[in-house]
Amino acid sequence: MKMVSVSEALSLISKHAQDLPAVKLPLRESLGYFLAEDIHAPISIPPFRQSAMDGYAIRFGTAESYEVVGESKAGDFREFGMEGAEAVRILTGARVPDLADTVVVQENICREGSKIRIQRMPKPFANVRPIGEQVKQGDRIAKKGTKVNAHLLGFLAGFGLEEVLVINKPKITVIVTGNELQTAGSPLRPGGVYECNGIAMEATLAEAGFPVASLGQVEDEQFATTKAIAKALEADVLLISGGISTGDYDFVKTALEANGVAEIFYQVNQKPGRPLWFGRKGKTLVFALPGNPAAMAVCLQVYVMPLLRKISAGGDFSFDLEKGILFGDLDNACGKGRFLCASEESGMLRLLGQQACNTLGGLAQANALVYVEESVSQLGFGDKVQFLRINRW
Ligand SMILES: Nc1nc2c(c(=O)[nH]1)N[C@H]1C(S)=C(S)[C@@H](COP(=O)(O)OP(=O)(O)OC[C@H]3O[C@@H](n4cnc5c(N)ncnc54)[C@H](O)[C@@H]3O)O[C@H]1N2
Ligand code: MOO
Repeated sequence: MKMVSVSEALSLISKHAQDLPAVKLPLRESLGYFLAEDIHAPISIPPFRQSAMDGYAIRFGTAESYEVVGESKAGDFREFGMEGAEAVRILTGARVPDLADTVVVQENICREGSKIRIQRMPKPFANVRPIGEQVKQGDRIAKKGTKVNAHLLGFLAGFGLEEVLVINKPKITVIVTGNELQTAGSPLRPGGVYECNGIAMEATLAEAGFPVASLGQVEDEQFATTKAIAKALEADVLLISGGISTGDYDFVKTALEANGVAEIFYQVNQKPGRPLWFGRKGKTLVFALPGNPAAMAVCLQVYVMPLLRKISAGGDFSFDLEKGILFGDLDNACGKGRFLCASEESGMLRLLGQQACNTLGGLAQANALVYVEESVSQLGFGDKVQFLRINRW
């Protein structure tokens, strides 16, 4: 299969980005999920006529002096006759007795024993929130496709909702490959490197609200790689790091083939991240990401994150490019799609000095990736550029 361009790769991925099924979740577990249906108010808010202030509930226009015959505080439910010039002491949030229509704030009365005298008469119905003032029963209170944020979650809780129907999140498995990989805690042996791709992937996904279900490590060995992939294929999305180039010990491609994962594309005309592989077996979408840490991270941002957002949110597959102005210049004689670490401020993009593909150092400092299309060979100071925001959380 021939090498694809960045836009061909995105378009092929988008064709396989089908929404995950809807699932009912306890409201408190729904943070970060997307609603799979509109939600209608099961009750009105407020659900009863409610006092907005501390004061006295009266029947408007009855008198200027009232006899206080009782009290209604938040949570109380008691009716009062409210005959003639009778008032009820009332507190903020309390139910206004059925026969009262107005609440006089306590600052505007003079109380002597059980009597009050109104010094400044409010307007009729003042300080009484009618039933359904904010939301009427049956109103749409949240739209399908909305992301559940903390405030929406709290708003829905105010209606007594216990469960919501949301689009499920993918089960994600990560496998990192390489004999050289070492875990922190022991001195580096000659030829070894500390594992960072799996850790960075897990953190990037967690930041975006996608927990990794399993993170495993495998040696550069055909049988072990095939076995690890076979086990991981029950995930919705499998991410593999390393071993996808053409070296003698790069076994990922053959192990994917041995497992019957159909290749959708291999190799993208881009830098970094050329040896990216994408395929599918049944419901499982597989990305074999290049092992160089910056190549892995760029491919994750550019291809994997849009896919995850689409399948767990409904809506469209989107590559969220923004437009800015280049503060500097760059040469792209190689004719590849380029992703360059940059610092963006007020729409101005400065390319960072650190662009090496074998370290995450550049990405750690950047807040943007400038995207230069294959056909663009040179850009100068003040030219328009496209960029992708990163590290935004
Ligand atoms: N003859 C060719 N050689 C290479 C090509 C090519 O087209 N022809 N492509 C180069 C490009 S571009 C990249 S990117 C790499 C990708 O190779 P692999 O995906 O097979 O990755 P590895 O060889 O396993 O590792 C590359 C590099 O990254 C380090 N690495 C890998 N995994 C991790 C990890 N989890 N944590 C930290 N560091 C990791 C690994 O030690 C290597 O240094 O191939 C080029 N070669
Ligand atoms: O993708 Mo590679 O990172 O260009 O070395």
